[in-house]
Amino acid sequence: MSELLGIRSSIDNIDAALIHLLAERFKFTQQVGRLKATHGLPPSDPDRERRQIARLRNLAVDAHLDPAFAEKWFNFVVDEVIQHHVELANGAGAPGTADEL
Ligand SMILES: O=C(O)C(=O)C[C@]1(C(=O)O)C=C[C@@H](O)C=C1
Repeated sequence: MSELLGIRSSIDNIDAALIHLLAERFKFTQQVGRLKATHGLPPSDPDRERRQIARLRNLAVDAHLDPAFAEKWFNFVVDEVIQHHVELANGAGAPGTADEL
């Protein structure tokens, strides 16, 4: 089944790209978390989340991706980000980062 192997190889590349993109995203959200902690801002920003969800749902429709899945993915990631923000505000490093070492 060389066709299956070829397709899986492309899936492997896409999964690797997604991990790198997520790592980059978390680097930036850590910067946001540090700024929020320094300035005493709340960890979550529901207005920003609402705007981003609307934007991502539109992008998903254009890309023929289920918009409900796009929203679920975003909420999953943002829940983790908010957890990191809370830990930074409490003076702890975020889990799984160099801060923890
Ligand atoms: O933009 C912010 O204020 C963030 O903290 C980042 C982020 C996100 O990961 O997109 C996370 C939490 C907020 O509720 C909104 C957005």
